[in-house]
Amino acid sequence: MQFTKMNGLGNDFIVVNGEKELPANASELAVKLCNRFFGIGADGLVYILPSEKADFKMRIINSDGSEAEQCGNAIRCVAKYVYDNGLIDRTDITIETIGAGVQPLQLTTENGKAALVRVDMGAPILKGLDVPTTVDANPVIGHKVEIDGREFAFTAVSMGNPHAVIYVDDAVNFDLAKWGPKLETHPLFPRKINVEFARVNSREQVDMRVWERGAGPTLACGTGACATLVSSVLNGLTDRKATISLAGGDLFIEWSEEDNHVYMTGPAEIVFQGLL
Ligand SMILES: N[C@H](CCC[C@H](N)C(=O)O)C(=O)O
Repeated sequence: MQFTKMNGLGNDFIVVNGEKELPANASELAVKLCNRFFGIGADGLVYILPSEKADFKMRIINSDGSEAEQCGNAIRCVAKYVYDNGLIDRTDITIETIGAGVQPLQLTTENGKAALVRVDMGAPILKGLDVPTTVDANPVIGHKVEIDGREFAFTAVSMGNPHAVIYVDDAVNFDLAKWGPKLETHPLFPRKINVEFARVNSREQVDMRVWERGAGPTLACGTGACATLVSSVLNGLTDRKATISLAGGDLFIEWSEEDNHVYMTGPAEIVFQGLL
């Protein structure tokens, strides 16, 4: 099996093209191949598949074997993969995901290779029960939850996959390992949840660190950056366009007033190709 190792701001993936549909053993394969000591090492395993509605379809399996509905950094990697490998000769393409349907993307190129990718991530889902959470509110803003004596207030946003955004004084040094897993698996979240810890520095810039559902601490999370921007607008903390600064680098996120869609712009990188 040929694979390509890629990343979006250090959120890294094993990308596989050529299957007609998701292999039955995709979950076990993801656990094995994503292992950073006994496998290739990655946050997820990504399949590029045929689509009847878009140019391509993407399915993403987290390193714990769970399938996610959507993945912002991975969809930029898929767009770069198909362009750089000549599977498409346009810079305007569409990729279908389970969580957000057909997503238009625009590539900018450097020396004939895709450099930046701007993705229409669709409209955020804000109804608490649809994120899903067990909180029957629309939207869920600043909902309190106590864990081991510490109180957190989260805002819930789905980009096709679920997110809880929590504002803290120091996001950069936040103890993800201590609090991430307990929030990820809290009973408030029926399908578990990605947790973003954010510090708003201005109306145009937010520091964010993420504990991802099914993958743990990653260097970046595209859908998490989108959820953080949406949450920050809902909480009156930022404008509708802002830079979300993650451990692996910056993503530029816009929440359009015209179409209510969230647009994410960021890089994607091919590191190496391999054979299994
Ligand atoms: N762990 C996430 C999927 C990957 C999302 C993230 N890597 C991104 O870039 O959006 C989930 O289970 O919802």
